[in-house]
Amino acid sequence: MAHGRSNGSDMLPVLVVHGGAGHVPEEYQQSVLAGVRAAVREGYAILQGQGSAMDAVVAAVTLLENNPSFNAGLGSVLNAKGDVEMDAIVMDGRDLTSGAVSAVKRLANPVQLARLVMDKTIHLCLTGEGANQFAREMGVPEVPEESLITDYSRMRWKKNLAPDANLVESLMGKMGTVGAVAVDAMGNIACATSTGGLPNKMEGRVGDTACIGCGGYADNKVGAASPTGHGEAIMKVVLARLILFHMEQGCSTEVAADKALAYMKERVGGVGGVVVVDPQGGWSARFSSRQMVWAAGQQNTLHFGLHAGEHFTQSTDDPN
Ligand SMILES: NC(=O)C[C@H](N)C(=O)O
Repeated sequence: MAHGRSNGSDMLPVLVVHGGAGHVPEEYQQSVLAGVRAAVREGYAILQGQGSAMDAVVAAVTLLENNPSFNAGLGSVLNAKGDVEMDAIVMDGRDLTSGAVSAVKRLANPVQLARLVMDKTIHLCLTGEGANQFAREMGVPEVPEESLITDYSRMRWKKNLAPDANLVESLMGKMGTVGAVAVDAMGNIACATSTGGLPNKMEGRVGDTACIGCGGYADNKVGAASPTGHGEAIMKVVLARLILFHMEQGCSTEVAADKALAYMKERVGGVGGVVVVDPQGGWSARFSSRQMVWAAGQQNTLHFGLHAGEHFTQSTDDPN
C-alpha cells in the first residue's frame, strides 16, 4: 500500500518484499513484520554494496524461507498427504532468463535451486523428483522432511482434512508465499518468489509460483512483479505479466497492480497481492486480500506495512 515516485536515478537501488496475501492472526503480526524488515535489510545491504538485483532478491527470499512465520521453506503448508512440496521462481530482467522448481521436497531453500536451474541448465523449470535429483547433482543438501514442518502447519493440515474445509479460505488464514523484486544501482531488475503453495493441495499440484509470468516476471525494459494469493486464480490471469502489460501501456506500478488485481477479482473471483518495481525505482505493494505484509528499502529508508493503507518508515540502519 505504498509507492515510490520515479523521478531519477537517486531512486535506485530499491528492493520490495512481501510475506503473502491473507489475514495474519494478531499474535503473528509482529513476527511477520519483523521478518519482512529483516529480509529487506539483508537484500538492501547487498544492493548498497553494488551487488546485483538477483543476489538481493535471492538473499531476501532465502531469509524468509528460513523464517517459520511464512509459508515457504520452513513453515510451508502441507499437501493432502501431509508432505511439504514447494514451488519457487527467479527471473533476471536483463535477458528474461528464468529458473523455477515445482513440487520439490526436503529442501531448505527452493529459491536457491530455482537459481541453479536458471544458471546451470538450458531449462526454465524442473519438477518433483527430477528437481530433487538435480539438487543432489548440484550438491544441495537434502534436509529431513520433519525439519520443514511446524506445529502450526501440522495443526492446520489436520483441520483441513475435514470434508467441508475450504482450502482457499484456509490459504488466506495465515501469511503465505514470500517474494521480492529489486532494481540495482546498474538498473538491472530481478524477482524471486517461493511458497509451500495451497494448504492440503493435491500431491503434484503446481501453483503460480513455479510458472513464469504468473508467480513472477522481470524485464529491465518494464519492471518486475512478485504476486501472492490464490495460485489457480493468478495463473488464469497470468498476473505478473498482466501487471507489466499495464505498465507498458503507461500505468504507474500502483495503477498497474490495482487494475490487474481488480481484473483477477472480477473475472475469476481471486484475491491476492503483489510487489512491483519499475526501472526508475518507482515501486508499490498492493493487495486485494485483507492484509499483506510487505517492506521496502530505498534511499536508506525502510518502509513497511500490513493492513490496507498502512505505511510506516524507519532508517535502514535501525536494527529493529
Ligand atoms: N500464499 C500463496 O500466495 C500461495 C501461492 N500463490 C499458491 O497458490 O501456490
